[in-house]
Amino acid sequence: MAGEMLTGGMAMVFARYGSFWRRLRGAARHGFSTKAVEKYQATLASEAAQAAFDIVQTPADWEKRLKRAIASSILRATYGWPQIKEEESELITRMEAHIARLTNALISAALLIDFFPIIKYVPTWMAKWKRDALEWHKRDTRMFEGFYDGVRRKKMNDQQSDCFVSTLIENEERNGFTQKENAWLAGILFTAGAETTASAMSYFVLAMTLYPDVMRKAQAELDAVVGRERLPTFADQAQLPYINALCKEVLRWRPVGPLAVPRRTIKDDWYEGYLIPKGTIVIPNVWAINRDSNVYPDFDVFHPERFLDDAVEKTLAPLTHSMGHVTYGFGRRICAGYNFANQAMFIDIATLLWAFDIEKAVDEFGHVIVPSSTECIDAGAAVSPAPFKCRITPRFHEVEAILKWEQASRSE
Ligand code: HEM
Repeated sequence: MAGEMLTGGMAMVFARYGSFWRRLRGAARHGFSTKAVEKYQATLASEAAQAAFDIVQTPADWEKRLKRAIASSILRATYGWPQIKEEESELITRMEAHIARLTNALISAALLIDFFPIIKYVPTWMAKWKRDALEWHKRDTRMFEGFYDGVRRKKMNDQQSDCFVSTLIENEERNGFTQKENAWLAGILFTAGAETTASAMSYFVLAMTLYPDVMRKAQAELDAVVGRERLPTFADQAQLPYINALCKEVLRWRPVGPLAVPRRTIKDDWYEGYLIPKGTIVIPNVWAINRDSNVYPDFDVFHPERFLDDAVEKTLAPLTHSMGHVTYGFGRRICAGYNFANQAMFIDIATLLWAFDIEKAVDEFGHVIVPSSTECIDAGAAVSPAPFKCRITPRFHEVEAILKWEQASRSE
């Protein structure tokens, strides 16, 4: 339903392994390699500063603020748009509605088509679900093609900044995609990247609420390396090993896709004496692999120190691309946006820890509220923590003024 009807076979995440997927993947690799994502660092840093500034104004809305910043970062990197403000979030709502349709298709047991594929041959006039799916595919295609065309028009007038779609346009001939394929390749990045990264950031806030000692240690590192007169930048990253370890631990501790994306074997395979016949759906248990006690002693504890040397990477199974966890998936289908996601998480986490103390909230009777570390919402493209209360306050007097100054200097 998701892979063929709603996305017309164009979405990389659902595309079958083969030459079309390989070409999609090649284009994505080109646009999101370690080197290529460096050009998005300024955007990511300005979005992180904006999110922190917004949180100073209304700390209780931290989740909404982070979500806006991440959505805006991905759309800016993809289409070169200017920052998407809170009041322009109608655009984000349209994109989110597209994701909701896809995820409903993925999780709804009512969609028997995935279990009895023969149903897809029922004539369209007899099946409302099929008419609806094809209609939504048309509408989403119109939306993605509109975004793609907008970049082309601006490019023709020399008004387009560097972005993923402008690279696709430059490589149209070499990649050999149709306009529709290109438009979907770009459009699906938001689908794959926005909710996943935002959920990971919500787990970061939860971890800081539950593990104050970790937060203090990270802040001490920031004070020593960055000081209190400016925001952290990407240039500081190599000097911030504890923050880097903390980012990995957020992804390991609470993987936002605990069962990743199912695969289907394309040939018979043998694993430890068991035959996995061709055509078997295999569901990887990321949650369990990230909690393997041979690799992660005290796996339930949020403990960034485990990543301070390369012991974890050395023990982990191959094909995990030295991530230290398997939250981005495995092998050749590993998340195509992980360089971008890692950068976004680094700068968001460093900026928030530099600016704020994140603590447990207190109720009206003065009782400390301890959020659940396990309750979660499993309703969309990613698992996120159940809503919880925390107290977010600036760490020192000058925070707001520095954030304001950073914003002004970036918009000059
Ligand atoms: C914390 C954030 C993220 C997490 C945890 C995550 C996780 C994943 C996972 C588990 C997969 C499936 C991998 C597999 O089957 O082995 C995947 C695929 C993918 N992700 Fe991400 N992702 C994140 C952010 C992003 C971002 C920011 C982008 C784009 C800008 C992105 C683009 C993609 C794409 C295009 C695929 C499909 C790859 C393919 O099928 O070849 N992801 N991601």
